[in-house]
Amino acid sequence: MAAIYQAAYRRVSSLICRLHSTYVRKMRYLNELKEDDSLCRQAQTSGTFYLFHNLSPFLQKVGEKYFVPQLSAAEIKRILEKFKETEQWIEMSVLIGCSDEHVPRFALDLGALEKSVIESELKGSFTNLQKALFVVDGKDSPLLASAQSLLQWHNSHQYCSKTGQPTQRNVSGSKRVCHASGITYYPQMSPVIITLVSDGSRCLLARQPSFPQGMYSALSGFCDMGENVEEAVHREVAEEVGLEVESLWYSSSQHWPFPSSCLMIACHAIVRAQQAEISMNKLELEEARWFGLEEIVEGLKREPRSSKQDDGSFLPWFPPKQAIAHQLICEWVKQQTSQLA
Ligand SMILES: NC(=O)C1=CN([C@@H]2O[C@H](COP(=O)(O)OP(=O)(O)OC[C@H]3O[C@@H](n4cnc5c(N)ncnc54)[C@H](O)[C@@H]3O)[C@@H](O)[C@H]2O)C=CC1
Ligand SMILES: [Mg+2]
Repeated sequence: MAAIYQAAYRRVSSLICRLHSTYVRKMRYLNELKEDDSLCRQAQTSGTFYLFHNLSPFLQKVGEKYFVPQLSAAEIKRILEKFKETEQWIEMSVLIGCSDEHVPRFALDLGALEKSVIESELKGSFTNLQKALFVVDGKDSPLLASAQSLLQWHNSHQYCSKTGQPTQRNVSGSKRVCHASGITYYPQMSPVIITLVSDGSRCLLARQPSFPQGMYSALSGFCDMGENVEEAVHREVAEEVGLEVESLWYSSSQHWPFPSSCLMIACHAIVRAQQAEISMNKLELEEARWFGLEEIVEGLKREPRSSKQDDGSFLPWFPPKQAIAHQLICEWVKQQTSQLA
């Protein structure tokens, strides 16, 4: 019996090892592409491309489903020829990843070319990112989000903030340099904490005035300079709803492209049930209130479309599964249900 277990263990270990080495090799290759301009230039000729137009990704619709097509360098050249443009455009692409087989992936923004011509040529449409993220397959949305963020960062870092001189990018697009000052700029993300506050039996959700009607989410806020995650959670909860966090724990994180490249750091926090009276900051929030388990479970089932009632009011609904707020809410439901069992 022990021999059978040992053989099974060896098979599982060797499988993990093989998976691991695929991953390690892929990351090493990507890192080489980032650093080595000539290798990356060569990779552009064999890579695949995600297209954008003024930061809106190109999607194709087949039936009810939306796809994010990967175009070859030859297809890109064909489109550019239509516009009598040279293939030098390809150099404006940014490296966003590669397949397990080391086929590099790039994102390219053709915003200076006529949108409708590309759309009819490639039979699809450039779609606002806010919509695109929620209609494409779950595995594609992080890729679209990071590609768009990197393109957006290049757009807004064309000049050195010290000398005002133009900055030059490397081939992969992983950095920009000002040759006058010697400053190297790297793509930036802003750390944001998102916290689901609970008093043990209820959880606290809030609405910002900009949210769609009926939608409630967990509390969020940008980290201040010098702050750690714990301090940011304590401060944001105090600022926004006037409560003191007693304990907190990390859940997970997510890159979020709105308004521009946030690193969402998601936490659960506990406040004392005896000190759970909300004092809402009206400058930031429109509403903040406690929700019981039943109301949360009902809200999770509700579609935004079905939340409007005959009298014009809206029943609560929560962010979709692509948003980390959704995951926090689901984790809280799990905790509560296991406590009740
Ligand atoms: N993925 C998800 O599940 C969720 C994501 N979010 C994202 O979190 C972000 C931050 O949440 P808020 O509650 O709005 O933050 P917040 O509570 O810190 O308030 C936003 C205000 O903070 C200031 N601010 C400070 N540093 C800033 C920076 N680096 N960039 C922009 N503004 C800065 C601005 O005055 C801004 O109006 C939002 O942009 C939102 O898109 C929010 C909730 C859920
Ligand atoms: Mg906030």
